[in-house]
This record gives sequence, C-alpha cells and structure tokens, in this order.
Amino acid sequence: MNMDQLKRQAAARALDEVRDGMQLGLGTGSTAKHFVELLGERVAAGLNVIGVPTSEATRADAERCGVPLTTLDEIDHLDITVDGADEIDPQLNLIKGGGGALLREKIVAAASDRMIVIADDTKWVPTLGRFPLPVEVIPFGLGATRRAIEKAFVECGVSGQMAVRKAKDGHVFVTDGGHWIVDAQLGRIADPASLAKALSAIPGVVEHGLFIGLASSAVLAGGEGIRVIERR
Ligand SMILES: O=C(CO)[C@H](O)[C@H](O)COP(=O)(O)O
Repeated sequence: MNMDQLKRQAAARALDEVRDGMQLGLGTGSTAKHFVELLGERVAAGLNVIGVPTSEATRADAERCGVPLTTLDEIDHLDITVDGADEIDPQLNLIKGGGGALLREKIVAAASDRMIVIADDTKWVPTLGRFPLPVEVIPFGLGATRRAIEKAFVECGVSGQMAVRKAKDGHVFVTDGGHWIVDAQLGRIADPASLAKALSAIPGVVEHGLFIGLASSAVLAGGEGIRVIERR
C-alpha cells in the first residue's frame, strides 16, 4: 500500500466517529483532503453535517465535495476536528503547519470537543523536532521577532537554523491570514510545552506549530494496519 492509500485509510477510520448532526472542523493537507472527500461521499448519501474549514484550500475542497460549511461566528462549538499532522509524539503533542494553515487549524482545534489526528505512521516520533517547526510571524519588525525567537530557543535548550518560508514560485509564502512563516530546524524538542509557552509570549509571533494537549486521539495507518492512540 502506498503512502496516499495509508492516508486515505486513516481518514476513513476517522469518518467512523462522525455522527448525523455533527459540527466538524476540517483540517488542511493531503491527509485531511482525503477526509473531506470521504465526508463528501457520505453527505451525498444523506449524512447531515456542517463543517468549518481550516484554510482557503480546504474551503475549496469542501465546496467541490458538497460538504456544507459554516464559520465559528455562526456556531458556538465543534464536535470533532479531523486534521493531519507533521509529527505526533507519544503524548499526542504535535508539530503542525507544514501546509501553512497552523493558525486557523489551532483556532478550530481549540474550539472542538475532540481533535482526531489522522496520519500515515511515518509521522509518529519519539520526540518532536525533526520536522522544522513553523512559526507564523508578522512581517513588521521581523528582525526583532527573530531575535526574540532565538532567545526563547536558548532558554528552552534548543537551537537551529531559521528560514522564512518560500512558496514554489520563489516568493515569500503568505498565509491565509496575510502573515509569514519562519521554519526552525531544531532537531529535538525535549520540552515542547515550555517552548510553546515561550513562543506564544513573543509579540511578533502570531502562532506556532506546537499543538500541546489539543489532540484527543491519533489514527495512524501503516503497513501492519491501523493503530488508534488515545490521549491519557
Ligand atoms: O499542518 C498541516 C497543514 O498546515 C498539515 O496537517 C500537515 O502539514 C500534514 O499534512 P499532510 O497530511 O499533507 O502530510
């Protein structure tokens, strides 16, 4: 089975948790896209749900698949958010934002009763940090923000190169919120909760890709089948 088939399997398993009448957060990325497509098939067959997309890309996918959409201004909570991740550790802390949607993804996950992470099992790691940590920043005063981020890294015992993310066309990548992303190659984040707190305290940082205590469960698809891990 190839990687894409594994992603679809994980998405299909998460769909088992969806019930009629639910309000759903719809994640971003190639794995979440499978979930939106499968959900669209169920909607076409009569399932009544409504979704909040975590990016303009997911909004377009959901519209194409016929999934009804709303916003967090029109409804007061979400039952489940189903989203992918770039890394998942055994405490179900995550690195997200490889697709650049971390800000909306975190807002939507935090507004949800449950967050189900779906992934192929290569995303499962003993310690976060091999995947570059995305930090969403305001372009104004970026030099000062970078220095403050470096200081936070030192205080939290990590270090590594930082680079402003570029789009495929070579221009700076701009998020749906109009911000930039700095990717930090940290290698190993021993204390992700402390680093998350330190980054959140920096004025020019809009959000970062450490999702601490947000995921309720992870559905991991691998060569030997599907593993569902619940947060203790
Ligand atoms: O955080 C994300 C987007 O901001 C994605 O969930 C993450 O990058 C995983 O993507 P994929 O399912 O394509 O591997």
